[in-house]
Amino acid sequence: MDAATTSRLLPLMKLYGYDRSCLNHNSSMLCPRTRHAMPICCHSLDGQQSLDIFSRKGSVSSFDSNDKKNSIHGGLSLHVPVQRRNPVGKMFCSVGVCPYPGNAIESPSHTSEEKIGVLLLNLGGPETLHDVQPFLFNLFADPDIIRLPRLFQFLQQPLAQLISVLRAPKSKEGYASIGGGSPLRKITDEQASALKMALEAKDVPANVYVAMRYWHPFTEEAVKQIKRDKVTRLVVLPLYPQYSISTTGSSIRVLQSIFREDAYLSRLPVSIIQSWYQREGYIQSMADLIEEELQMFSKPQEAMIFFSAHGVPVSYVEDAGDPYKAQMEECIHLIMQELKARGINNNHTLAYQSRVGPVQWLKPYTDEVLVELGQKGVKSLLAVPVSFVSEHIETLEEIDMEYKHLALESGIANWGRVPALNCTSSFITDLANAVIEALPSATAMSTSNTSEDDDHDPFGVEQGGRVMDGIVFQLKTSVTACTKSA
Ligand SMILES: C=CC1=C(C)c2cc3[nH]c(cc4nc(cc5[nH]c(cc1n2)c(C)c5CCC(=O)O)C(CCC(=O)O)=C4C)c(C)c3C=C
Ligand SMILES: [Fe+2]
Repeated sequence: MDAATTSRLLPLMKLYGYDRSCLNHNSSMLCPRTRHAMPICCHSLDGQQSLDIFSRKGSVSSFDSNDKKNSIHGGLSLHVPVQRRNPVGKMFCSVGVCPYPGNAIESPSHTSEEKIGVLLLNLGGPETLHDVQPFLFNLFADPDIIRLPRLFQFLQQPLAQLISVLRAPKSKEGYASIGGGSPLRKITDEQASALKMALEAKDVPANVYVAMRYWHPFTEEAVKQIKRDKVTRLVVLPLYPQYSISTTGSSIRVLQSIFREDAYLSRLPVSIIQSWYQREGYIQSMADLIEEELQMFSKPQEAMIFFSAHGVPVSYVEDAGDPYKAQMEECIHLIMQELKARGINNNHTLAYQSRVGPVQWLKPYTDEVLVELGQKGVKSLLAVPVSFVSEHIETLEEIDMEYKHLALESGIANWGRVPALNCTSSFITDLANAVIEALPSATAMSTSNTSEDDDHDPFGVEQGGRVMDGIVFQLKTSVTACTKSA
């Protein structure tokens, strides 16, 4: 890196907690944990390079939402995604490996007034059996869950009413068997508190908010609180490691529509972390849980590691380009590589669970594979839920009860299940690192003082491009699943 470039970057680096010692002369950063020299860049979905923070042409003021010249169009280099696989999970390093001093978060327009917010996105679940049918209505009324052709969209709500009423008895039975409601709100609140503490421990004081898509606290409630608290910089962190149109995509679409309508929110600098399954901290935390749970078997090396991911309809992947399947497969690959590096060479497989309705879902289906494995003589199996980071109905009821029963019936004698990450401290620490790494890329939806002028959109979704939202996000959004943790 030449002297001119370095001097242009220094104010920016200082602002985000770097000093010269973070750079070596190859424009790389020395990662303290891994001792690898890493390129300084952030990556989005699938390891696609979305933003090289040090290739910004702007300086500190590029984060100033009132400065049009330095908005994303002028100040950031956005790349058409290039597949940059991260086969060992150790090849990328992000801007967040150096400490981020909270009191240093200043910009010319926000000196020492910076109030950081982190918004956790999650699905939500019914808290009582009484909530089940209205929760299901909200879920099926989501055009990212039941995707109707434009011509038939007027049927969305009546259809949601019908399906929710028909589905409610089965769902209620499931929720009744796990104590009468979903544990999701409680666990997500605990994760929010733990994340707040982890950020504080890294000198990044922040408020952490929870926005559920289909039940309380709804996105609107969280956003109201963010406004009340006068947050000046926001990181949006979906609690789904992998991106799907039906989960992260849906939540971000709602958020975007709320922000669009609001003058304050549309000028709030926002970073969206779209997926983070490649992060080393996450991969290691998953590997830790698997390693620990394998020890419960009398012959640990003989247990099949059975990854079970929540499914999506095949059309999401094949017609709408949902990256979910590809990300899931890469995620499993990374976890298995980490296990191999620890000397764990068990057989493994991936299957998809929780299908609903008559359409084709991603295959192979978990229930079918369990039966086949039993027939093939597999005697020990460790189930690993992998698409979600909290215990919920699909771990507690579907895996622990239905699938366990099926597996035992099919001849699999020894059954184990890896717990969800919940508040595992290495995992929460890694989320805190992800937040810190994302802070510098916060940009506002509108760069003008009038809310009508939204010439830049950090949410990156084209108006009217609903079905392809997930894809448009990938191409346009500047934020980032950074793959390295401090
Ligand atoms: C990555 C996680 C999830 C994906 C992908 C997903 C897609 C998806 N889900 C449905 C239908 C239902 N999901 C339900 C509950 C539910 N789903 C997830 C996660 C993903 N869903 C969670 C975390 C929960 C909440 C669990 C809780 O504890 O409350 C339900 C309700 C439960 C039930 O009746 O089975 C339904 C229905 C579809 C149609 C879909 C993709 C299009
Ligand atoms: Fe679901």
